[in-house]
Amino acid sequence: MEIVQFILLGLGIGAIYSLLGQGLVLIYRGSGIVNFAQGSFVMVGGFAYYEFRVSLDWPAVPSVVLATAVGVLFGVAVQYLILRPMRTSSPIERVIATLGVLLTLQAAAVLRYGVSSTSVPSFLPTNAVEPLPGASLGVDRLIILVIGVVLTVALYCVFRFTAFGRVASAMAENQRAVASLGHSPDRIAVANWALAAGIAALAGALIGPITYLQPTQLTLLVVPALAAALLARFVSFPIAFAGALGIGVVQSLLTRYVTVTGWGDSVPFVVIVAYLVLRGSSLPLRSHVLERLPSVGDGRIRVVPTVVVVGAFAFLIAFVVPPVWAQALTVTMAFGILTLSVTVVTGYAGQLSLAQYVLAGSGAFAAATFVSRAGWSFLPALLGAMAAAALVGVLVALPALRTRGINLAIATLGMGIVLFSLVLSDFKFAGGDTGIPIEEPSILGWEFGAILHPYNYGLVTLAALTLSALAVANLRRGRVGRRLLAVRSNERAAAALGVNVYVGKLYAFALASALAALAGVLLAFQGVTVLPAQFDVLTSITVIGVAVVGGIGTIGGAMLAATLLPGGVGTQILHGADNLERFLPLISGLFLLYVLRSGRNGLYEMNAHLVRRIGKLLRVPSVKARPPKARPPESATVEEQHDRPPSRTLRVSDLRVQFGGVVAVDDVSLDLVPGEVHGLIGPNGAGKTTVIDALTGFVRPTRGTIRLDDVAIGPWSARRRARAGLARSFQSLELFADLSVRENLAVACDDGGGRRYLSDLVAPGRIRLTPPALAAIREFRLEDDLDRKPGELAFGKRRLVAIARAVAADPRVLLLDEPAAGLSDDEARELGTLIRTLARDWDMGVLLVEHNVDLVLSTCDRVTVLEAGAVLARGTPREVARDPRVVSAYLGREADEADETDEGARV
Ligand SMILES: Nc1ncnc2c1ncn2[C@@H]1O[C@H](COP(=O)(O)OP(=O)(O)OP(=O)(O)O)[C@@H](O)[C@H]1O
Repeated sequence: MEIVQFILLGLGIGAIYSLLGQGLVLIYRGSGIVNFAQGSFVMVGGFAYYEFRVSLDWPAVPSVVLATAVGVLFGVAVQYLILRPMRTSSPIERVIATLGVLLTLQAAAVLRYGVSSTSVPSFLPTNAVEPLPGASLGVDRLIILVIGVVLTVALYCVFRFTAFGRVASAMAENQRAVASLGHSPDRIAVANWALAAGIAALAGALIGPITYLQPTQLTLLVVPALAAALLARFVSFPIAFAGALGIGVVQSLLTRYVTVTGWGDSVPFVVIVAYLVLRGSSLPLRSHVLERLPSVGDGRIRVVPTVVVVGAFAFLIAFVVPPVWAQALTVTMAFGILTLSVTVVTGYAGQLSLAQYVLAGSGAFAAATFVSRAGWSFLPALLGAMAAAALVGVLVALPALRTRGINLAIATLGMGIVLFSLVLSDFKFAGGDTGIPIEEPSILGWEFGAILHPYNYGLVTLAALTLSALAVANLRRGRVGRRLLAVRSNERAAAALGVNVYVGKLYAFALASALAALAGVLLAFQGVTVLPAQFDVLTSITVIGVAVVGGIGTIGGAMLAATLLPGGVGTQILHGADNLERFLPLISGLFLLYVLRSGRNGLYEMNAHLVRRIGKLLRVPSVKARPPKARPPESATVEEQHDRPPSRTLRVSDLRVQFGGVVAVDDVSLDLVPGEVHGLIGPNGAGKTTVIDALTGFVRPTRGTIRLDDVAIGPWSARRRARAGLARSFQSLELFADLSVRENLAVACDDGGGRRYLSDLVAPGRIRLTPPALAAIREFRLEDDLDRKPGELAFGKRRLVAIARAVAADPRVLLLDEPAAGLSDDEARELGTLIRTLARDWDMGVLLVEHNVDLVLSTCDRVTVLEAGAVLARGTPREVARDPRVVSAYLGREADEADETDEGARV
């Protein structure tokens, strides 16, 4: 019977989660946003109830109603004041805005109610019922469970059977379409936010008496609710409800039957990670929406200003500032290393990690263990801790291999919680409330313990920060940085150029974790013991928040962000201003909302002109590293410049690709022979792009063989095929927007050498374009555009860059997907000549997918015509143009016109 008792208890907990989970689904369905602040709305409801019921001593029922109304008001305010102005921001920025709301409300609640628990009298009956003999359940929990059931049924019915529900559901998919049908997306979003926040606030009023009111605990209630909503893919109310109950029950059973602490809290995330890994895909689908990403710095190191600033800080710390300021500067500098870790993983690699501070904590505990229990000296312990944290970082990164964007943010939050609950809360490893005592650190006999030698400790931290910042700047300028930015910008295009997307992501997490560990060690070793509670999950969220405030893609932004973290310079300044330091978290939260609402890239970039002006006033000479030069040799030809490996033939037979019930490609066979251009034409939806996707490893064929010379490459990944000489262009270009044209080409020709992952941190070197890239630059006349970003070029030029990038990879076989779309007739003709040159002079097999029939007929040696996935006709352009089936199905009058031109148009 005991097990039934714990299942019932679990249902009670799960019912609470379900109220939040339904709110998350509601908001997602109504506005396409995953609201991390849903637990904060519970907190608002709980404390509002407390104010009415306890502070004002009002009766229970009006207090609950008013608390719910307060929740509704908050929901409306958040949607109207924060998210509505961010309509055009990327989904990830809007999610960060909800994190901003979470941080702001959390900070305000701590200011008003402190961090200890506040109790409120219950208004629900607290006696227990015994639904089964020997197993009881509190009536209050039973009522919450019933409310959960009623709510689920009601929401399901509203969204399934009413016009409002149908329109609201369409919102998450396509707000513009909803608007074009005469509905107001704003009003629908506000209604959903109001309802979801109202439900959460009601939940707060209901559960306050059961769980007590404690800001952090209520805020983090969102975590299991996110797990439940994720299981429901943020769309199904019944699945979210069942998932929430399931998580509650499993947690309850684990708490009873597993003696190791932390398993209960970890379960939701084990569920999340397993689900994401199973459901995710290793590369995003073609339909994956690319987001506007925060801009990144150029990583140039201005030598003189760097030396002046570091020297000035060293002087200040060693000779000028009093100990409390030395300590504050030290904290900020250590946090600077932590925010630099965010620059690497989120700024450069584009992976939103909500676990950075917990990773810092794991590093601190590893170092403390090495020092105190294994007797290591400081430096080996520090390096060992960084290596250990890098390994943990790789584990945290595992979900990132198969998921991205918001789901990844949820997964990393989960991994942070698992790490905190299972590792940092483990008494044996982390010492519980007393933590691990540590000794004064020293290097080669030179002591720099923060208590006896605060100035020495400050100088060590300054050195660590300087080295970290230089390494991160070097990373940005080197090949690995380009690979990371390519992955962040477009995983499909990166893989098509042979970039190892997996390794890139794992590396970014590993490096960021090692940096986080360095920060964690420097923060923790300031005291005499390392305490687990120091490294909590909420501060991990704060770290991302302030990193966005500073500017997530720049080193200056990371430095500015660090001043806002607790105990550092920001705290010290506010302390001097009438003891206002307790307002720092609130100020940071408000700053975050301001920065996001303004749509800018953080305070550093917003004030970059000030930095420049100060530089000018001080007349600091700026030694700018000149942009790397890579002038193409005037007279070089491909043959003169390098020995090309032998040409290769791609043979495709009986290729079939199916998406569920849709047969996109049906028994297609074709050969791509060196020196020949093979055209692939057909009406929209005929399966042309799917053929390219299948040949390049982006979709798995259901049947058929693909051979490169004699090797069957069917099981190969997209990257391996690219490395073997298969290059492609994309219909929508998919250039790396943050990289210059030169860097776009460099990604294609950078070698895959693994040692670069370490050497780039020290010596990134200059961009060295390979002979094919240089020849492509000359061939496509891109000399004057090399230092421009793709967004600065005219459309036709961008198309050429996309093809040049594929050519720069020195392919044996080139697959071009609608390269002439949007080009003028003259440009298209020029392109045709170029394509023939590539086939003839570079001895490549080229597949040309095009709608421009003139171009195909005048450029290709052979043509295959597809209709509804199957081959309708094949042959020379002349044969195809005369084929009656092709003429009637596809070419129509165009064939006659083409027939007249095809003789002369070929080179
Ligand atoms: N990931 C996918 N899931 C389901 N169906 C898909 C997927 N990708 C493509 N399809 C379907 O496969 C068919 C072929 O699509 P494909 O994009 O290859 O055609 P296409 O000839 O390149 O068209 P267009 O000329 O418009 O680019 C279409 O019916 C399309 O809807």
